[in-house]
Amino acid sequence: MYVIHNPTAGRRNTRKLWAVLDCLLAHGISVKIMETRYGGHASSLAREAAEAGARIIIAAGGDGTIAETVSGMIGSSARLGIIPLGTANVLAHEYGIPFHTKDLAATLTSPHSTPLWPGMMQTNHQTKLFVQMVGAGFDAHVVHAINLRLKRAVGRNAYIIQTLTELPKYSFPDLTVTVDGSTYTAANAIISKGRLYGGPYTLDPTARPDRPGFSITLFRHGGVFSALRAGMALPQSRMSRLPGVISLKGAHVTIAHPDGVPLQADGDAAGYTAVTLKDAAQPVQLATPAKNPFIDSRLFT
Ligand SMILES: Nc1ncnc2c1ncn2[C@@H]1O[C@H](COP(=O)(O)OP(=O)(O)OP(=O)(O)O)[C@@H](O)[C@H]1O
Repeated sequence: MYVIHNPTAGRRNTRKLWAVLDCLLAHGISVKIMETRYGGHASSLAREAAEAGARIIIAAGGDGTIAETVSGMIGSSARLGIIPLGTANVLAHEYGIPFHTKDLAATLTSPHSTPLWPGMMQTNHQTKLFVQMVGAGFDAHVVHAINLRLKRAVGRNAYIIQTLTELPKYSFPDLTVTVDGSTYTAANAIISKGRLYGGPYTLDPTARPDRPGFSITLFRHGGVFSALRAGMALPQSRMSRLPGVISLKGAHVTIAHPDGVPLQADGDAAGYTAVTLKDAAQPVQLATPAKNPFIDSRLFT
């Protein structure tokens, strides 16, 4: 079992990592740990592990580490496992990955898996795989501006503090969004693989991260009031039901603005528009618990 660990993820707390690894070692499972040394390193480590014939490659970190790991192993026969050590851990919530040590270790060794079908984003400067979502507009502006020391100190609450700091400064430019050839205008766009956003909060209950295609949420109204209203609706999973919010499905999305508006992918800064989004060529298989709320959900029957 290969474990790719991002030591900078979340609050840099390695207690959970060692507890899970101890559990695996106690069951006679051999583990090779590889630490990332810079952003993007997880991709080359995952590629090396896949080429060495790894059957399971574990991403120990947050959603950014998972995306980089998937990017390096996609197309190989290795399965993906997750040890959620990030700040928001949206993908772990999405797939019902347990956070409790013993259940998590059992999931990593279980024979069950669920497909995870990533998306690809392309800007003028990079092509990048994402596992959960890409945001364009104010949410990405907050991610670009986030104070990393604050994030380490107070976790997800840093996003609330940074949102309130940035709100008066942001001008909410109109983005031009095309979804499978139809054009829309929006102040903020979230192109999502999964149902969840910002942690365990539902954005679109009908999204299917195990299949190709995107769930697209467009916020037509900008401004301080609309942004605050969306922020307050998020913990109640009501964001997509707000006035001026539209939900679409699509396979090919472009987002543009003449001046370049911030982008975020899986909660990390990811450059500026223009961007084109499409499906990755194939899925990876993610180790999931036997009783998986994702596949057992009434929403997916
Ligand atoms: N050694 C390193 N030094 C600096 N940055 C790193 C290092 N290793 C990985 N990274 C970068 O850290 C970024 C953030 O990691 P990750 O998303 O896993 O954690 P997080 O932001 O705390 O969690 P979440 O996305 O769940 O909120 C990744 O995009 C990755 O490129």
